Amino acid sequence: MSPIDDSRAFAEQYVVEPENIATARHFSIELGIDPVSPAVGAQLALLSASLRAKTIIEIGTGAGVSGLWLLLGSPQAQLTSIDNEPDHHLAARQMFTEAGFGVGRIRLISGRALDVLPRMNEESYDLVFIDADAGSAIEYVEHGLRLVRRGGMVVVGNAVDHAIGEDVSPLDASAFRSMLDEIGATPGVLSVISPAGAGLLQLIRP
Ligand SMILES: C[S@@+](CC[C@H](N)C(=O)[O-])C[C@H]1O[C@@H](n2cnc3c(N)ncnc32)[C@H](O)[C@@H]1O
Repeated sequence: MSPIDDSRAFAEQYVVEPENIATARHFSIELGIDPVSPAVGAQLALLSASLRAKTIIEIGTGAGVSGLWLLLGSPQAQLTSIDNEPDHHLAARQMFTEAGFGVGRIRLISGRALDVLPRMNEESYDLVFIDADAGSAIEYVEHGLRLVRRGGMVVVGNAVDHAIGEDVSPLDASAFRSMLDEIGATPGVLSVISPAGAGLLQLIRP
């Protein structure tokens, strides 16, 4: 293994995943879902805690692993999570309920994210986390920037994979890299790609 692989493996092993999240991870894998890694989850918790997030949107609920990590960081937050697979939402609902997060705190919206997002209120959220179909990542970032308040954060899972074309076509990868260049060159926008998981892009709306 290279030193980079070693450091990634160490960062993943460093995380002690709470039991309820480990259970959600188990369910995810049974359903064929690829949940965020423990290191990504722990970073999501840290980000939502540092923002003291009260309103969070997640694109790609899965069976609730990333949602539970986000809520671990901000247990007071309301989470709105979108997924187009009803089976995933059934499993996620069970995981959220067992973790003590009832219907009033978790809004699960079933449907294609690109159909749902235009109906959501602008500048109303503290944090938008994107972890769904890679080919729509750019449109999700555009929606994310519209939906977060000033000082709010947009976070994109698997960003390095999107940029190098690991999970998208070469054309989409090139468009994603252009978007990263544009973000990097926009005055006032703070952004970083942490190496957690397959790269976690984090940016703050000025
Ligand atoms: C990688 S999984 C999400 C894992 C989840 N974030 C976690 O860590 O547990 C991607 C999810 O996005 C959903 N998805 C894929 N395409 C979608 C779309 N166009 N609209 C809404 N959800 C979509 C899938 O059903 C799947 O549950």
